[in-house]
Amino acid sequence: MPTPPRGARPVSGGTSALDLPRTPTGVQQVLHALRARTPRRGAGLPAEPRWRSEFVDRTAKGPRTSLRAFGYADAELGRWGRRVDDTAVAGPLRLLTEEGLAALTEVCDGLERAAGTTRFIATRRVRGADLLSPFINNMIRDRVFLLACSRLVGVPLVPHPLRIPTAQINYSAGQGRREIVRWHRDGMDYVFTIQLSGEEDYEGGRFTYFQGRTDEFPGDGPGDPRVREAPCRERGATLFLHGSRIFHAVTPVTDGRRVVLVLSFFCPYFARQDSNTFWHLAGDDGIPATAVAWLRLKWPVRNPAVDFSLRAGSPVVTWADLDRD
Ligand SMILES: O=C(O)CCC(=O)C(=O)O
Ligand SMILES: [Fe+2]
Repeated sequence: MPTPPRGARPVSGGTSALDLPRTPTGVQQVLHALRARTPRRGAGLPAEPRWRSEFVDRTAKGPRTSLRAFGYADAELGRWGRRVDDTAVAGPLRLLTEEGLAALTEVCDGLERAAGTTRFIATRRVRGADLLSPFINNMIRDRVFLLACSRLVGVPLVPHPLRIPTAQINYSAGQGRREIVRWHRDGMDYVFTIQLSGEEDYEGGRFTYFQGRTDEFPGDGPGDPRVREAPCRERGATLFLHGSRIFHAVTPVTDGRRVVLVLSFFCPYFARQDSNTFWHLAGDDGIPATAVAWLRLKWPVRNPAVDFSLRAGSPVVTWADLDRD
C-alpha cells in the first residue's frame, strides 16, 4: 500500500466520504453539456484592491508526495529530457502573504454575486473568475506567482489556455441546499486550491482524496483506508493536486460558509498529455464555449513554451526558469 503523504490523515467520519456521489459520466455527462450555459458575465461588480507581486510569499515550501506513491508507474509519468512530471500533491503551504490573502479574500467575496450553479461537479461557483476580476487575472499571470507555482510542482506552468476553467471560486453555505463537491477527477492536470475561509468559519467541507490510481477508485469500497483528508482547513492553506490523476471530493458543508479558489495551470511542454476531454468541459460550460476553447488547446504549435503562453495571455515560463536565480 502506498504511504500517505506527510501530514495527511484518514478522513474523519471514516466511511462517510465514499458515500458522496460521483460526477456523472456517459449519457448523463452529455445531458449536462446540453443543459449547461456559458458562464454569466456580471456587470456591476464591486471595486477591488490591486494585485501586487509582493503578495507572493517567495519562501513558500511544503510537503510533496510523488505520483509513484499513488501507484503510478515510472513509464506513466511525463518526461522532458531528464525532468519528470511526478508531483501528485504539494502542500498545504502558504503561497500568499497575509496582506495578499486579505486582498484575495475581499476580491472573491465581491464575486459571489456572479456565482451560478451547474451541479455537474460542484454546486455554487464562479467559473472564469479571471475574466471578471483584474486582481485574479494579474495574479495568475504574474511571473513571480507563476514561478512560485512552477517550482512547487517541478514543471513550468502557465494559466490554462482553456480560460473558462482557469480560475474558479467555489462557495458553499451550510444552509438550505446540500452543497458538496462530488467525487471526481479534474479535467485539469495541475490544480491549486487556496482556502479563503478558515475552519472557524464552517462545519464539514473536508477536502478528501483517494490515495490510489484513478482506475482503482473506489478501491475496496466504503472504509477504504486510501481515502484521506488533506489537512488544509486553515485560511490561506494552499494545496497542489495533480487533479486529473487523483479522485477527490469535498464533504458537505453543514454550517457556516466555505470559499475556495481553484486555479488550473498547464504545462506547455506536456500539451499533448493534457487530460481534458471535450465532454467533461462541455458538461460545465456548454458546447459553444467549449468548442472555441478546444481549438485554442488543440491547435498545433511550434514552440510550446511561447505559443501556449501567448494563448493563455501569460509571460513565458521555461524549464530553465525552474532553477533559482
Ligand atoms: O472546493 C474545493 O476544495 C475543491 C473543489 C474541486 O475539487 C473542484 O472544484 O474541482
Ligand atoms: Fe477538483
